[in-house]
Amino acid sequence: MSLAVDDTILGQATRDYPFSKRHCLSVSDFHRVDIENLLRLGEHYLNLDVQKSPDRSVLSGKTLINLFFENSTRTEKSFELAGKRLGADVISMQVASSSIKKGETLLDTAATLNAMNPDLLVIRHSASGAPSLLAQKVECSVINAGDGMHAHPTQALLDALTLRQAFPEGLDGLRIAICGDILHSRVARSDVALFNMLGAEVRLVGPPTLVPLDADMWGAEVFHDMETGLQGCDIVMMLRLQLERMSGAFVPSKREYFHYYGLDRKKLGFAKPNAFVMHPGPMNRGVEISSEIADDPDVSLITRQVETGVAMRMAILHALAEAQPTNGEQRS
Ligand SMILES: N[C@@H](CC(=O)O)C(=O)O
Ligand SMILES: NC(=O)OP(=O)(O)O
Repeated sequence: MSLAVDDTILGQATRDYPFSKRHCLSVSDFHRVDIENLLRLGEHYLNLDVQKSPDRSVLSGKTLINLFFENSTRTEKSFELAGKRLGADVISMQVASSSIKKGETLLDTAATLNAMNPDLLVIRHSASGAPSLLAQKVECSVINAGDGMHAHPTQALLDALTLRQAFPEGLDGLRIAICGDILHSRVARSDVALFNMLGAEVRLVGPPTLVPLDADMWGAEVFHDMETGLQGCDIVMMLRLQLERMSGAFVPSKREYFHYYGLDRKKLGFAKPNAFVMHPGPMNRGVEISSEIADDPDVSLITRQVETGVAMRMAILHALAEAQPTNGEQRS
C-alpha cells in the first residue's frame, strides 16, 4: 500500500518511492526522500481542518500504545490526539501506576504489551537506545518519543515542518542557531542531523560546559557567545537547561546564565532583522528565554511548533502504518 492521501504531488511522490521504514527511531535511519515524503504528508494534515474533518479510516482497527517513562506534555498528548484523529484505539500507559513500579523490567513490560498486539508503540525513556532495544523485541512499529540525550526524531520532523511553513522555499541555505544546553539535548542532536540533511547551515551556541567536546563533528559550527553565534541567523532555537540530566553545577546561577545566554530583545538583535525564534518546550522563562520574546507573535514560532506537532505525528503514524518494509525490514 502506498500513502494514498491524494492523487496530486504527494500521491505521485509516494507511488514513486513508497515509505518502507518499519520504525521511527532516529532521523539518520531515513533517506532524504523518506523525510520529504513525511514532510509532505505532514503538510497535508496541517492543511486539513483535522478537528472538523479527520480521516478516521487511516488507522481504523489499529492500536497505538503510548509508553512514557519520562514526563511529557506536548509529545504524549499530540501522539494521543494524532492517533485518535486517524481512528486508532489509543492507550496511554501511566508508568507511575503500572507494574513497572512492582519491579517489572522494560523488556518484560514490552513483551506484555506485545502480547496485546498493538500496531504502534510510542516510547520515551531516560536511557539512550531503549526504543531501539524495544524495536528488536516487539512485532509492532516503534516510535522514539525521546531517549536520554540521544534522539527525538519526531521533534526534529515537526521543527522542519514548522520551518517549511515559515520559509516555503525550503531550509536550503537557512542559517539556524541552536542555543543553550546542547550537551543534554536530544532535540539538538536530532535537529542538527535533520537540518543538515535539508541543506541548512547549523550553529551550536552555548557555554563550554554545555556544549559537548565533539559537537563540531556533528555538522555544526560551535560558538560560545551569543553575539557572534547569532550573526546572520534566520532562526534562533533556544533550549532548556535540562537539569534532570545534570549531575553537579553546569552554570554558576540561572540569573548569570540568562545574562549571557538567555534570549532577550537585545540578543535577538544580533540575528537577522526578521529572524524567527523557536523552542521545543517546555520553556523556563527568565532562564533561557524572556517572556517578551516567547510571547511576541511576530517572532515566536513556539505555539506553531506545537500545532505542527499534531499534524506531523499524524503523518508519522500514517506512514508507519502503511509502510511497505523492504528486505531486512520485514514486518512480522
Ligand atoms: N521536550 C524536549 C525538550 C526538553 O525537555 O527540554 C525533550 O523531551 O527533549
Ligand atoms: N518538546 C517536547 O518533547 O515536549 P514534551 O517534553 O512536553 O513532550
